[in-house]
Amino acid sequence: MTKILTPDICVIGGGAAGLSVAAGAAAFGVPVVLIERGRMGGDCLNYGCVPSKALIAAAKHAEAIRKAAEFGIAAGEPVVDYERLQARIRSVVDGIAPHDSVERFTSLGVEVIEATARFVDERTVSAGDRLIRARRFVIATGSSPAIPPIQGLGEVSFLTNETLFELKRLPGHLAVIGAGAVGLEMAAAYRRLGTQVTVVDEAAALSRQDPELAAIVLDGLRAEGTVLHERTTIRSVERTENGVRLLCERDGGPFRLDASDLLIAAGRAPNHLALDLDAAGIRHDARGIRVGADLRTSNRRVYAIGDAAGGRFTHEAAHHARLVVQRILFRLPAGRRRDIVPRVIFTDPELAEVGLTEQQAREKYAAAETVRWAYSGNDRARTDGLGPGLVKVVVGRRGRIVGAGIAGAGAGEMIGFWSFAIANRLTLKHVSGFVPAYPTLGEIGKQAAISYYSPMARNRFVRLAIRMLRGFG
Ligand SMILES: Cc1cc2nc3c(=O)[nH]c(=O)nc-3n(C[C@H](O)[C@H](O)[C@H](O)COP(=O)(O)OP(=O)(O)OC[C@H]3O[C@@H](n4cnc5c(N)ncnc54)[C@H](O)[C@@H]3O)c2cc1C
Ligand SMILES: NC(=O)c1ccc[n+]([C@@H]2O[C@H](COP(=O)([O-])OP(=O)(O)OC[C@H]3O[C@@H](n4cnc5c(N)ncnc54)[C@H](O)[C@@H]3O)[C@@H](O)[C@H]2O)c1
Repeated sequence: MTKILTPDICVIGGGAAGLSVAAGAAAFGVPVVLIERGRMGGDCLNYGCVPSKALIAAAKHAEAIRKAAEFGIAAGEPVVDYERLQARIRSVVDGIAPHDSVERFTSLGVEVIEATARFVDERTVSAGDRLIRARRFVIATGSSPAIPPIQGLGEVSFLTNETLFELKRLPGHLAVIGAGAVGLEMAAAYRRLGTQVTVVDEAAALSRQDPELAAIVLDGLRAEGTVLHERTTIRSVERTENGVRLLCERDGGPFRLDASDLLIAAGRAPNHLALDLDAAGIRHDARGIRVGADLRTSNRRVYAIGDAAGGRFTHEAAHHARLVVQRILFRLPAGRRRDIVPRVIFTDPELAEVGLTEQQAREKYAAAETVRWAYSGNDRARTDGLGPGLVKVVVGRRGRIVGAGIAGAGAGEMIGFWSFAIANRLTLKHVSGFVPAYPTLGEIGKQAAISYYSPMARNRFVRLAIRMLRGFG
């Protein structure tokens, strides 16, 4: 018999976004029902951030062994035990899984339903043998790998982020479709593990990122042997005896690419088709569910957050979740802020950005300026042999920080500082006055900030003022 539940909040999707809402609301004693059709933890834990970063960590060790001789440590070519490497990735995921589990959420007071949810009408959701009539609904159904319409793709076997981490052997030659975040992170990691890697993109690689910073990352990947075919159309794909063949075209010239394995990393498609959104009057399109700045959908009882609402990152999902909890529980005004959400690609060198890029700032503010400082001017980058890197800080009027971008080691760790600066409307004056420890990469940001004020040291009025002040003894 169908059971009817009437919680305050019904969350659909137990990934980063949905779990954050459920845990946040339950902490205040609010009745919450959470519906998840697959694995608790969603993409980030099971098929995304966590396994990919564990793979990247393994690859980093392989590269460190290769580079050890530069530091006077004798070592040879690393030997990859792929089975153990995969076992470690699984154990990292398993180690985090209890935090996202049905058991933990049940202990927090959340009623978890393991089923597929769909709207029945404007205020009712069906899941398994339950009907849920909640005061508010939060859709957090995430996204899945988008499969491009390439001829022949249906006839070959290919990997996506959902299957890559189950691969039982190290690929001999991995072809990757898509030079975005997933494609380049995985390309770089497999290359370091000894796989031959070729990436094909119909556009420029990292086309959304600042070109000057992207060039540093792409040069680094090429230097390690990843082959990149940019602005290349894949006409068709076919199976071969040893794997797969891509028939490509660039500048009107056709070429063939033979590989043992194929990874599709061509963007994401939101998961909202199973929800029957029309039954609830919720507007949506191919890019996802349409929401306002307050993350509310066209149905006033329903919010959409995370990848389902155009988000791209786990921390962005958490940011959405916090706003929605504030809105539903305390009726506080909520407005998502894209300008403070860092965008990091964990290649090596890493690429991290927040706020406006140099070009976006120029289009927006007549007074936009960019200050930059290279890693080569930083002592820690030299002691640690960190290779090329660059910090760029974009400022508006009176030195107000409106964006920052970093290409180089530790970029992902350092970008949080600039997100904080933008969130708190700080200027370069604030940054030039803070004291980073020596020797750390954090000094690079301070140096960039000081360089903004260095023309002042040559200003004749400033020099005159110094001479006058000297007169006071
Ligand atoms: C390979 C890879 C690496 C990544 N690395 C990073 C990274 O390093 N840092 C970062 O910030 N981001 C990273 N991301 C992005 C990040 O994974 C996503 O932004 C994040 O997972 C979005 O969380 P979400 O809760 O919106 O969606 P999801 O994690 O996709 O969760 C949605 C959940 O909803 C469930 N669901 C869907 N439909 C229904 C339904 N009808 N009924 C019930 N349940 C349903 C799904 O089963 C799923 O569990 C990466 C992504 C990929 C693919
Ligand atoms: N470190 C992180 O935070 C991280 C890591 C991985 C993924 N993610 C997120 O996951 C999402 C998915 O990443 P992604 O790399 O799949 O998407 P993406 O949008 O970053 O890149 C997709 C790339 O595929 C290319 N492409 C699309 N169709 C193609 C075709 N037919 N032929 C050739 N190239 C084609 C596009 O031009 C683009 O460069 C993103 O939102 C990303 O932000 C984040």
